[in-house]
Amino acid sequence: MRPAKLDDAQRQAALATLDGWQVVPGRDALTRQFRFADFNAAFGWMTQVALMAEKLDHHPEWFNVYNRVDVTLTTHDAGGVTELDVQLARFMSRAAA
Ligand SMILES: C[C@H](O)[C@H](O)[C@H]1CNC2=NC(N)=NC(=O)C2=N1
Repeated sequence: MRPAKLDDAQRQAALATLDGWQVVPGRDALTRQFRFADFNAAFGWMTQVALMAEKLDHHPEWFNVYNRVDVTLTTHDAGGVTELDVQLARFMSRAAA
């Protein structure tokens, strides 16, 4: 069962509950930049997220340099942001807090 793309109102409502996340300009996707104390902290967090991503069968686009991880979330199968992206974004924020 594939989740449906959120409409504008649903996406805005979801964003209002997510700390630091924004819509990618010109793309139906969510983004946030995470910063950690060092590479070890960043990669530890990425490992936690990777296990959750496998559990959800939903995977981030991300880019890591040292203590920084730039994340983009979208549901490729749906062509836009779905509840799965909101769920993973919430997990990421909580795990980084
Ligand atoms: C076959 C597998 O279930 C799909 O390719 C999953 C895997 N992970 C995924 N991750 C993301 N972000 N979007 C998807 O549409 C997606 N689809």
